Amino acid sequence: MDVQSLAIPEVKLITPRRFSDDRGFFSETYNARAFAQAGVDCAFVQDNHSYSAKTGTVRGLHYQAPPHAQSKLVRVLRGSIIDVAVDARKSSPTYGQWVKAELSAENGVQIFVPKGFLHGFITLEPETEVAYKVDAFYDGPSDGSVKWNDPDLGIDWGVSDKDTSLSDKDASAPAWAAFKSPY
Ligand SMILES: Cc1cn([C@H]2C[C@H](O)[C@@H](COP(=O)(O)OP(=O)(O)O[C@H]3O[C@H](C)C(=O)[C@H](O)[C@H]3O)O2)c(=O)[nH]c1=O
Repeated sequence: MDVQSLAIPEVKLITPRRFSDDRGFFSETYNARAFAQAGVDCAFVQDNHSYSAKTGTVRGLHYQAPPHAQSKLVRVLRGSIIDVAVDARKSSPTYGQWVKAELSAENGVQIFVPKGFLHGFITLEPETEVAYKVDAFYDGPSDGSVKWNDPDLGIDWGVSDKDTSLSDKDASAPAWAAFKSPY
């Protein structure tokens, strides 16, 4: 299993080993002991799965406020995404900074996004399916969002923000300047 820390080191990329043969491959996509040794030591309580029909579908930037803050372990089952994490921890030296990674069914790369980060992705292909584990249950009232293409954050999504599909919630998400981090 390969583990890399991104420029904000608490955000990690984990690529589990694939055992390939003439049938295809087998991979342990999550193993509590191996992931804990890699620094991902969470008691995950919920699995999520989202399907996005179109290229350019944006989901995010989202967070859940404490005490419902979530760490997330994200992977792509079909298609590909650019996945982004934004440091929203007020005391962090990297507050307001972001990291990104391309996750795909082909590369098998997973991203670990700890509590205290905004999370979002944009799909690079139609019919993209994303599965992720979270270590706190969904709590709608503590769910919040920040504008995905906010100019102050200046996230380089690597794709044009034309022809994107967003939920109404994301299309009207507040600006970073108006965001009061709960972390
Ligand atoms: C997240 C979630 C949502 N829901 C319900 C609430 C809504 O009625 C419906 C769609 O939710 P939403 O539009 O928030 O789904 P996404 O836009 O994919 O949100 C997710 O996108 C980004 C990438 C994230 O990191 C979060 O996990 C999550 O916010 O599912 C649930 O019942 N349980 C849940 O855990």
